Amino acid sequence: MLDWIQVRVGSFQVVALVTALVVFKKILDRLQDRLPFPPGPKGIPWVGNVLQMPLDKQWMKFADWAKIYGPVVGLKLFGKSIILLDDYESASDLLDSRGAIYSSRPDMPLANRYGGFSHALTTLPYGDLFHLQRKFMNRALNPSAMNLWLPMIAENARAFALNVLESPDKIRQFNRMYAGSNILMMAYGYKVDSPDDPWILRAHEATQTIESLGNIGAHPIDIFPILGNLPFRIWGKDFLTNMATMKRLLHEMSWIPYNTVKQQFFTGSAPACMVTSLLEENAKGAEVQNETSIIWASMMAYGAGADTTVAALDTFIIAMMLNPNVQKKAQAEIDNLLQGERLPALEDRQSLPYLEAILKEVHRWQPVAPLGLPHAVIEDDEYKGMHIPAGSMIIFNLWSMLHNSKDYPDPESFNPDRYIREDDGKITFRKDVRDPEDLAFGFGRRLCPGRHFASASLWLATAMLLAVFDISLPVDEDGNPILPDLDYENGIVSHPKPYKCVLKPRSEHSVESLSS
Ligand code: HEM
Repeated sequence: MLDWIQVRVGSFQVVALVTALVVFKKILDRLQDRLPFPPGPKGIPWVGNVLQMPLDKQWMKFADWAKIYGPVVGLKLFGKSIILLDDYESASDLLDSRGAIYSSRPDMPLANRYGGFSHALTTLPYGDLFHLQRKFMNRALNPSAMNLWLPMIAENARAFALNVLESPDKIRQFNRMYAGSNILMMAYGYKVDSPDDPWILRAHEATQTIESLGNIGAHPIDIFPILGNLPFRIWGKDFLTNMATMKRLLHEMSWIPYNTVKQQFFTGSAPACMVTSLLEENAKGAEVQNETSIIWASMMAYGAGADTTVAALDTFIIAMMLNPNVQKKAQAEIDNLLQGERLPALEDRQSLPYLEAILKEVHRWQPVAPLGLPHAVIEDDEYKGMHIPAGSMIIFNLWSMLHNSKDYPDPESFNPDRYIREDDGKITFRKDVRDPEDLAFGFGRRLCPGRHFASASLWLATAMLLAVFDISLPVDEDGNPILPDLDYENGIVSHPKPYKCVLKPRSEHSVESLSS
């Protein structure tokens, strides 16, 4: 009897507890529902902010909105939520600290379902495939794995400077060749001998085709996926052609290099590279496990890594033309260390802090990816009294974070000195100025896996250029300097418009060291 009563009381308690929990959860949900969506420009019913979305230099408009509504701005596009993060604090709070729920990517049906991107790491949602490809990337690009690639990058930097010496007016092509050679060698052991290499040209064409499709994620098909069922010709002939070209190029970029290495692997002649080591781990007899992920992880190293490095190096050259004093100070630092006896090597990096400050300023002054890549949040969340709905697209405005005058006074000027203190000629880095490299490569679990590779490639090329050349502005027939256009192109990766520059060897000795 007593037992029965105890069971009854026990069950009653369990039922009461469960009921209380359900009610509590409902109250919490209600409260969360009642939390306001982040403030933002008032849209129109159903359509939301569609008509206010800027088509050009979105980062500028987003920064203007943040000045009005605060660092976390909410937008709606036909009911879809977009959250703009305008300061480092909110980006780091959400994307770093709450990375477990803020590390997905928005669904982009146009690129993923119809454009051939479905296995690309850059667009993969948070999940098993994402983890697998990140693991593949990190294995090839982590700081200690970098030791494998550094001699090759150093050799390519020297070849880059030699090419520029012979044809200085082709520096932009050689820049593309340099960035591409480094990554193709790392990923596939493929050696590039000319700026017209078919692998380089194909990748360049693919990038341009992708950019020509406009803001990825903002096409009507991305907003109403059902529209993808309509015949594609309704979007125009150019769209049709670009989509077909993009799909073809992506397929070629991923399969041709991979198949070349795979064949070499099975005949015992594969070069040491990312794909070879992934094949070593994943080949079981003639079968290759996780083959699609191997193909896409290696391809995305090129897809995401080449164009970004090119843009940063172009910005460096432009900054040096426009700021001769900065250039002279960096050259003096190099000359002081090397005494004209040899060319710079990566071992010198610690000893050249001013060059380091220049690279920080390159990342800040004209950020390569002004809006990074959008993340997506997979659960409802609450931040500083605001409700962030599950599925929201999260855009972090790197341009704005790197151009705010509180952190970086006079943000439009190129000023590496902002990061350093100088005492008796000894340079130390200021701890009170945020390092742009902490932002420029993104956040949390989607942080750029190629950042160490990019950093080494940029350092070696810039040190080499400064050691060997004086970089200056070209002049017109009347002797007036021809200034580069600082109105950068629109795009996920923002490039400067075509520019001209003059590169003159600084001394016979540096030219000799380059050729020897
Ligand atoms: C100056 C050079 C570079 C810059 C400024 C840069 C910047 C970025 C940024 C902002 C992101 C987005 C991060 C996020 O979503 O939070 C990203 C992602 C990525 N980057 Fe880089 N990157 C550079 C070079 C490279 C290189 C050299 C590689 C490869 C060798 C690379 C591979 C990738 C990949 C695969 C992703 C996608 C990661 C993911 O979705 O999980 N990047 N990068």
